Amino acid sequence: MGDTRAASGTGQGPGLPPVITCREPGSFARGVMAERHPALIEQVREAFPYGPQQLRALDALLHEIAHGVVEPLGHGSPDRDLWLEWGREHIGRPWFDAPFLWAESYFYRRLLDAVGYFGEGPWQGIDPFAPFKRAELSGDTVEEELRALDDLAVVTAAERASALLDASLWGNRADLGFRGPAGAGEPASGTASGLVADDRAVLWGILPPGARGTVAVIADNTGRELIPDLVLVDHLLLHGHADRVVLHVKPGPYFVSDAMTADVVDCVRRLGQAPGEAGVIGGRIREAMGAGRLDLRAHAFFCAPFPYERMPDDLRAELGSGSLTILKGDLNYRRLVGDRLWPGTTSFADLTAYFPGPVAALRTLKSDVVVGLDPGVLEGLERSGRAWRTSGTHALVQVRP
Ligand SMILES: O=P(O)(O)OC[C@@]1(O)O[C@H](CO)[C@@H](O)[C@@H]1O
Repeated sequence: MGDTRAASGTGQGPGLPPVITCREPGSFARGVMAERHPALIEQVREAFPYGPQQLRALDALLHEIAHGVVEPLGHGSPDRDLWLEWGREHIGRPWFDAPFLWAESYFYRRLLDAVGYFGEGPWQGIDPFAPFKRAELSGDTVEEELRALDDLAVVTAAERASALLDASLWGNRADLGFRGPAGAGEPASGTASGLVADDRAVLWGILPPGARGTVAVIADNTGRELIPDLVLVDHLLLHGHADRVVLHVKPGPYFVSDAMTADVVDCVRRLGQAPGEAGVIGGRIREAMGAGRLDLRAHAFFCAPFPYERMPDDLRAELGSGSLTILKGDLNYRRLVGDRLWPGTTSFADLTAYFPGPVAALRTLKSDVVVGLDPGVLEGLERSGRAWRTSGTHALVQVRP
């Protein structure tokens, strides 16, 4: 294990590549902070008939990001002291100077503060992203994707496993906060399949049929991502790749479309109400939940602004006791390897050696961070001149046994 260990913290360290901030003009991170977040505030503002208090707070947040310094949470916030501690180095300074991971996390926490999600009152517990999630779930694309499951009922278990892994992987592209640049929808270049790394053989080696251990799935987005995740989980249970799956979701709204318990409920219901194979799968998932073979967890750490290297002991023990942890999505990847400008060929195994037990990342590339690439693959991608790191056109399956 090289000195890349302990590298994924938020601080700077000797010999470590820089932590990503929003400071760099033209960078992806800056675009998120300067364009995506303000646009999101506008969308949330439009989606709800908020009162003057919420509208004022949203406008103030908009202004603060562009012109002010990072302010603390309101006095009534239950976790105000916690965030004062976590933001010691960033509160009172420009948003653009903070580490990208911290700033994004805190932005979502502040948005919840602005709309009164945790406050006493009528807006308590109202998910500001629910209208977007609901629209996606009832849309034609989900309908078509559910219908396509009928075709998989007739293929071999191994073919089905691989197709479901792909569906779960590329489902990560459907992120409601993600708006790629023009061209993001074109076929991937640089590699034939769009996969920049593909360790699926290692994954299935850890989880052969009949392996019967516990698999943890750290979920990312709801809707078009969570549905294929649940279908994959059903397959793992049905074919004995696992005899129990723990699905980790967020304890509250986060990064627009991140799944929380209410979203799992909606997705399971959506599956269960569908005709054909999707409905059968939905019924099995419900049964598995009832029998404790599919368990839900919503640990507070999943909304904390830290890399997984800082995960608390209870989570570490839980993940360490299973046969594999599958992490979904871009943010989980950034938290897994550290949100730094790593050279693309840095060893994935070294960076994740701290993780308690075998770990797999299934992620479409939607931010600058990527490691574990073969030098030839990296060279080809760089030569393509495309925004392959951030446009969601490429994906990876990386596994550390
Ligand atoms: O974790 P996900 O859902 O795959 O992706 C989340 C994400 O694409 O959204 C951000 C932009 O808002 C990126 O910085 C981030 O990594």
